[in-house]
Amino acid sequence: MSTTTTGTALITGATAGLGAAYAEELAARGHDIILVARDEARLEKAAAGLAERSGRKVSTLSADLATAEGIASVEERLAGDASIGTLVNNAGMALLGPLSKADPDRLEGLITLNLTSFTRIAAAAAKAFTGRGAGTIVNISSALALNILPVGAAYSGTKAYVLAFTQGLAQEFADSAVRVQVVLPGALETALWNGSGIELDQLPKEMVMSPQDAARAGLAGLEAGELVTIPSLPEYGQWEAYDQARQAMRPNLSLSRPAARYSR
Ligand SMILES: NC(=O)C1=CN([C@@H]2O[C@H](COP(=O)(O)OP(=O)(O)OC[C@H]3O[C@@H](n4cnc5c(N)ncnc54)[C@H](OP(=O)(O)O)[C@@H]3O)[C@@H](O)[C@H]2O)C=CC1
Ligand SMILES: CC(=O)[C@H](N)C(=O)O
Repeated sequence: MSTTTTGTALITGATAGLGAAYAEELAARGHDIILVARDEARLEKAAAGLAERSGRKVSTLSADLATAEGIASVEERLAGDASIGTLVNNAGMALLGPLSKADPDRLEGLITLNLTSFTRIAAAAAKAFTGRGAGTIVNISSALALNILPVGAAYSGTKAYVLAFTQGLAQEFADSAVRVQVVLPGALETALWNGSGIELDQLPKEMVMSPQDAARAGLAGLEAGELVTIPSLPEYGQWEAYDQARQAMRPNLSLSRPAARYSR
């Protein structure tokens, strides 16, 4: 199976961290690239460097995905640029710490970027790729979708949404040439931690992966046909057992009577 469908890959949050690593890897695999981020000077520098290293066409789209205007500009690009065959829906932020101490405006910012922007951009790609008959959507979740911690209620909630969202989307596209994948990296060596509430150097080194290794693992999982890729998990069967346990509950999750333990 090829890594993705052919064509241009649009990557959000693409000038640093995991998004930049995906841009590098996809360009090396022969894709033209559209880098999306806010800082125009950094975008231009990243595009020039990537174009020179890869020989691919690399263009930029400056957009703040925490704003309606920024989200709309990416939606319009996905709808209007028929060369785009891959979306890496990556931009996101972290906010860690007790919810009782969280700044409500920062919480709303987390929800806007990790949920509203994420969902609208995925929906725009789903519509465009359905119209074009093919495409690949890679959604970036986090290991914290599964590893739920006292300091991460809201962040884990957003990333669990990305996981459930992609599992639903996979069913929607089961009989089509549109592919979806969700990637759950553990801690990565990126700037996302700055100001998140936890500093990267507080974590043991053996817990932290480079964004380059995570992007390569994500693409290897895509090539292997995985819907859910967990870059650091040695035994994939553990994920499968977890998901099978969820599915085994399905016949009893909606019945006309309460379970016996709730009946007097
Ligand atoms: N780092 C980690 O430990 C882990 C990260 N993840 C997930 O991976 C994804 C990428 O994370 P990571 O690479 O660490 O993040 P980074 O903070 O390193 O990503 C920064 C990139 O995102 C862009 N960006 C940030 N905010 C916005 C915005 N509002 N609109 C558009 N672009 C934006 C930045 O450019 P600019 O500032 O110019 O906009 C830059 O290109 C996220 O979804 C994150 O939740 C998952 C598991 C672990
Ligand atoms: C903020 C984090 O804890 C980390 N980025 C992750 O998603 O695992």
